[in-house]
Amino acid sequence: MSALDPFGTRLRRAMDERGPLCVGIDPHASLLVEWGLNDDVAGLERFSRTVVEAVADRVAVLKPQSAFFERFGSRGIAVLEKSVEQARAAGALVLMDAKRGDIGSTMSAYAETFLHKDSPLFSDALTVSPYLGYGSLSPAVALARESGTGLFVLALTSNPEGGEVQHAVRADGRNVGATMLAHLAAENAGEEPLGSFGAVVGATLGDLSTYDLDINGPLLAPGIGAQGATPADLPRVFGAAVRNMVPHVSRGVLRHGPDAGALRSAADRYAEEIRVAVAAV
Ligand SMILES: O=C(O)c1cc(=O)[nH]c(=O)n1[C@@H]1O[C@H](COP(=O)(O)O)[C@@H](O)[C@H]1O
Repeated sequence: MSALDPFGTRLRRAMDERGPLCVGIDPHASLLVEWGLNDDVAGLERFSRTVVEAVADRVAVLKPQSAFFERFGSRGIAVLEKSVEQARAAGALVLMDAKRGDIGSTMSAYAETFLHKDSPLFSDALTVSPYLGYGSLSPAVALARESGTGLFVLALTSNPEGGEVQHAVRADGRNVGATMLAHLAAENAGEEPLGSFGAVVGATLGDLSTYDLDINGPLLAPGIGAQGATPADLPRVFGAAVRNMVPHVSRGVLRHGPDAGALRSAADRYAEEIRVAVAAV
């Protein structure tokens, strides 16, 4: 169905060429106002276009947060479609942050929405929630394999409430988050240079040495900036797995807008701080 190389291969290449930083496109109403824009579709369009034009040619991944576009209904979705197209055209991989998760047959429709090459919202990867059971994601796994796209599965999220579910201990003594990591390691087994099935692992979580983060797939690390984690925290959180980490920042960069040069500089500063922090590992 697709001439695309597998997502893991494309991501490794992009990270090698551009560094691993993922910048978020999160058009919060408050940011629109701070940027001197109206909280309407025109403001949304301007915000999103500015971020894409400022950084899509230099970061490995752009991650639009779908909720902030869905808020405006069909016209917001149209802006999202355009943003995805512009970002991909500028050479960034697009990770659609829609955190979908449903029973298998409905999951299949979500997968078609974001991972089928003929969909208007076709993206390089999608965030998904495994909390209807990891197996419920299998239609998305299958379509991702077919279309050369990837998934990022919520394993150990950056928010403090996540532990209630993710740290729950199962009958076999393993906790739920660790179980998700194990599923992903199995999905990525034997893939080179990197599997296409990633985990979301918050940069805010402190020492994770009790977890096996060696899933042979990417680890999306949100929580840097507005949620309090810093680039200097990353080696302690990720250890040797830092090589496969995709550090993510939204508001920490976006608050520097609307000036495109200031957005670029903020992204470059994060990229450099991350490079220095992980070089020692
Ligand atoms: O999947 C995500 O992207 C995600 C997972 C997670 O555990 N924590 C988390 O903050 N995110 C997303 O990452 C972004 C973080 O934004 P900032 O806190 O502004 O950098 C938001 O779009 C969140 O929805």
